[in-house]
Amino acid sequence: MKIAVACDHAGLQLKNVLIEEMQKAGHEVKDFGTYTEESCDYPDYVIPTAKAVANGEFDRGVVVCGTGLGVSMTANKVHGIRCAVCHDTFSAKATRQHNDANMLAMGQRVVGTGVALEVLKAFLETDYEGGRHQRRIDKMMALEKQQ
Ligand SMILES: O=C(CO)[C@H](O)[C@H](O)[C@H](O)COP(=O)(O)O
Repeated sequence: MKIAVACDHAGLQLKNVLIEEMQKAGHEVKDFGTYTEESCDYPDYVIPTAKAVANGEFDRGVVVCGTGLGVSMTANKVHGIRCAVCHDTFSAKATRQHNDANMLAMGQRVVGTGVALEVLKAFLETDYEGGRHQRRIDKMMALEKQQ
């Protein structure tokens, strides 16, 4: 898969571990930054990442900050994005199966590397189930046209 990634200063170390793992698994990864631990503003990196996923340039996006919250809120402002904060594998699987999430957010200050890698694997390897879930996603995404 083609995967777009980004982080802020508080997610840099975990992002780098996730990138290495995705590359090892054969994915093509583009890192949209940030590249240092100097304090920065996550929207500057997450907005271009989410836009690149929404326009189809990338299959999935993975974003990391201290908690996963700021980066997910930002990504979800971009039309076409369904970004889920997941710190457990059950949620990571469910958000793929039920929500067809196209972006994953995690928090380096919340989750350890071992769990984060399992969450990433679940997110990347789980397929969307369709069926009844599509009706719900259609209703969710229709909001983007109304507002
Ligand atoms: O947006 C966040 C909070 O939900 C992220 O965790 C940020 O990484 C965090 O706010 C950064 O905080 P800092 O005090 O500027 O390092």
